[in-house]
Amino acid sequence: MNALRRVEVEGVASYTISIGPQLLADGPRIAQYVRGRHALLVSDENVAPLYADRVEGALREARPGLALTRFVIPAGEQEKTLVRFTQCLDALSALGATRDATVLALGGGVVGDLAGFVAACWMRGIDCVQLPTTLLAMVDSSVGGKTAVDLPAGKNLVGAFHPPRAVIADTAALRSLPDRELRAGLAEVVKYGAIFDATFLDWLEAHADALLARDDATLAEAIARSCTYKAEVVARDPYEHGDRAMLNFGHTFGHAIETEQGYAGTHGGGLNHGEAVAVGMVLATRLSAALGRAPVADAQRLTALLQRFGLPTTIPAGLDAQALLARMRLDKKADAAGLRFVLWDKAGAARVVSGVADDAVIAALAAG
Ligand SMILES: NC(=O)c1ccc[n+]([C@@H]2O[C@H](COP(=O)([O-])OP(=O)(O)OC[C@H]3O[C@@H](n4cnc5c(N)ncnc54)[C@H](O)[C@@H]3O)[C@@H](O)[C@H]2O)c1
Ligand SMILES: O=C(O)C(=O)C[C@@H](O)[C@H](O)[C@H](O)COP(=O)(O)O
Ligand SMILES: [Zn+2]
Repeated sequence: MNALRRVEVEGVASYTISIGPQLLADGPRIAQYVRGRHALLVSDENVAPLYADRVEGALREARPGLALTRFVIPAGEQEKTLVRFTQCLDALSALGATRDATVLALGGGVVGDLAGFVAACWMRGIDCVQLPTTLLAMVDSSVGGKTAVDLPAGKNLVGAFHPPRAVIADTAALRSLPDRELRAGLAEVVKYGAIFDATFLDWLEAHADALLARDDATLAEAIARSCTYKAEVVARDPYEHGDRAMLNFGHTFGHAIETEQGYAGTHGGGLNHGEAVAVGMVLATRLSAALGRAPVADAQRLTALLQRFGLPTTIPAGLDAQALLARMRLDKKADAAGLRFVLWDKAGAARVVSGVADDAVIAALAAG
C-alpha cells in the first residue's frame, strides 16, 4: 500500500509530517510551506545529484518567480560544523533572504540538523521545511525541532530548538539509500520500541526481513509508527524538560563513541550515529541490569534484534573506557549533580536516572 500517511505534531508550533512515495516531485505540496520570495535548498554531495533538481524543478513550476539557490556540503558527520553553518548563513546573505524566507533541508540528519540550525539563527528564526532522505532522518531527526552542529568537544553542543514548518518524507528516496544507512535508521526505530512500546518490538521482530528487503509498505508503516511515538513525546515536552529525554536512550554512550572517533562515521571508518546508538543501547541495558533494573532476557532480546538488523553491539576496538567516560561529562543530560542516564526498566519502559556511579559506567564499558 502506497497511500499518503500524515502524522500531526501538536504544540505551540504544530506541523504535519507527510509520508509517501514521490513527494519530492510534488511541487504544490512543498510550495504550500514556502511563504516568501526566497528559498535556500541545503543538501550534501551524495543527495543533491540524486534529488535536488527534482525538488527545485517541482518548486519552480509551482512557484514561478521564487528566488531559489542551493548550498551543498560534502557528505558526513564531520561536516556538521560551525564552519559549514557560517557558509550556509553566507549563502542566505547572498540570496538576500528576508525574514519570510525558507530553508529546505534535503538529506539525512546531518543536513537536517545543520540546515535547521541555520534556519533557527537567520534573522532569529525563519521557516525550515525538512525533506529527509535517510530512514534515520524520516523516523527521527527531521521531527521535533532539535537542531545543532558538533564541536570537537562533543556532539550537538551548539544548537537550538526550532520546530520545522513541515516534514515531507518521500519514501521512494529510500531506494537509493546504502544498506548501511538503512540499518543505521533501524537503530532509532528499535529505540522507540525499547523505550515506549514492547509490542512495537514484537512487530519489528515479525517484520525484520521485510524491512531489510525494503518492502515499501512495511517501511512506510515503520516510519509512520516511529513518527507517532516521537510526535507524542515532543508535543508533551518540546524542550526536553521531562520525558522527551527518553529519546536519548543509548545516546550518552553513543555520542561519546562518535566524539571519541572524531565523528569519522560512515565516511571516515568509524561508527555512524545509528550504529553508535545501537552500541549505546546495549551498554545502557547492561548498565541497567547491573543496577538491578531490566531483566536479562529483555536485554538479550534487544541485542538480538539489533544484530538481526546488522547493527554493531560492541564498542569498537581501541576506544578507552576512561576517555569515553570523560566525553560523557559534556552530555546534555548532565547537570551540576553529575551524569544522568536513560536506563531501562524492561522492554517498553525507561527512565532518566541521576547519580549513577562512575564505577558502574566503567564496568559497563569494560564488558565490551
Ligand atoms: N535532530 C534530531 O532529533 C536528531 C535525531 C537523530 C539523529 N540526529 C543526527 O542525524 C545525523 C545522522 O543522520 P543520518 O543517519 O541521516 O546521516 P547522514 O545525514 O550523514 O546521511 C547518511 C549518508 O547517506 C547519504 N544519503 C542520504 N540520503 C540518501 C539517499 N536517499 N540516497 C543515497 N544516499 C543518501 C548521505 O549523503 C550520507 O552519506 C547525526 O548528526 C545525528 O546526530 C539528529
Ligand atoms: O529528539 C530528541 O530529543 C532526541 O534525543 C533524538 C535523538 O535520536 C537525537 O540523536 C538527538 O539529536 C540527540 O539529542 P542531544 O540533545 O543528546 O544532542
Ligand atoms: Zn539519535
